[in-house]
Amino acid sequence: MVVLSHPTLDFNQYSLLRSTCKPTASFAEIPEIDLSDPNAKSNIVKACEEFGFFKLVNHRVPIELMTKLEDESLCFFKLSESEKDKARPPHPLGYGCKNIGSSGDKGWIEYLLLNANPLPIFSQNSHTFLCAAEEYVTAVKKLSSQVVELIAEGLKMEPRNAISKLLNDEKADCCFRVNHYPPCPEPQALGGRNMIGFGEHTDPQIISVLRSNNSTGLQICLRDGAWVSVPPDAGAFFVNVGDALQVMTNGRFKSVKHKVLADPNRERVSMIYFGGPPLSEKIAPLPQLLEEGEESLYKEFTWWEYKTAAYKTKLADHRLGAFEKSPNS
Ligand SMILES: C=C1C[C@]23C[C@@]1(O)CC[C@H]2[C@@]12CC[C@H](O)[C@@](C)(C(=O)O1)[C@H]2[C@@H]3C(=O)O
Ligand SMILES: O=C(O)CCC(=O)C(=O)O
Ligand SMILES: [Fe+2]
Repeated sequence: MVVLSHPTLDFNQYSLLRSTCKPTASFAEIPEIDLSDPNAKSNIVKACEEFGFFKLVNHRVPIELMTKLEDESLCFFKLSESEKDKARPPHPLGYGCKNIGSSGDKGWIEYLLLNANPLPIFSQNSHTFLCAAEEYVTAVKKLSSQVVELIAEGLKMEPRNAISKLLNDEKADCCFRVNHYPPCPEPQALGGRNMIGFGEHTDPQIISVLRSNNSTGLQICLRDGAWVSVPPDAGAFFVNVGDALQVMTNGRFKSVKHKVLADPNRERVSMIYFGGPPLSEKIAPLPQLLEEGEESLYKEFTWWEYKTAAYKTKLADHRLGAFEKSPNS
């Protein structure tokens, strides 16, 4: 097991529950979508409108693909720091530990953040990890495409590949992340509260598809500002609406604020596929979705412009704020 050097940690560094949302955890039901249900498309649209988040079951991605990559990831994270550092190519892609992004965010986490289109090659030793990641990413990419096609159908949009074609473009800017949260042993030092593993944020892309082992920690923020714990389910996927999809639906879907609290007793492993469009793509409300006379709530921008701006922000910042039109403009 990798021990993050906790005796030297300054807990105050870790954006301790610096939450703009109410700190209460409530127990609202997380919407569950059964992909084999004929009503899946309208259920997905409802979940994206109400939560910007849902759990996906009966997705047909074999559990073996997930557990294989989980095992390979744990083998990687068990390597010495110097071995893991070899997978630390230029920022922001590669191995990272405790530092998230480049604006000073910290978390009780180590991770691999990789380009997913295509996956990179970083060393001979990582061969089995990359084979497992390749198989997994191929399956999850297909699933993401299926999900956004159901969204298009549920929104009665033509053509049904209006969103999926962006994710399937050969220049699609998609990334893949494996997060490892070792058990965090000192919650008493925080007055009984858990350490932040990954601080609150929204994902900038169109859609994120997450799978974790059976450890708790993920929380989402509801529209009323209450935080809800998401019960883990290692056989399911969890889907997040990202900022770009919020814009493409002119705010009908909201990107979901979420965070991860480290567990005092169990390690958490999560793998997330972030589906983004090509860098040159204009991010704007889809014309098919605008009602007559309805105007875009957002200024015009490309994914490159948004991503560049987003990567200069801190995790908890409201990144879309700078791209919203002011009420009178
Ligand atoms: C603090 C940051 C980390 C992040 C880039 C950012 O400046 C703001 C967005 C963050 C985020 C959240 C979702 C994904 O995990 C991620 C890879 C992304 O695209 O945006 C991370 C970025 C990161 O870890 O570099
Ligand atoms: O690790 C998790 O469960 C979520 C992480 C996350 O939100 C992210 O990597 O963007
Ligand atoms: Fe996220």
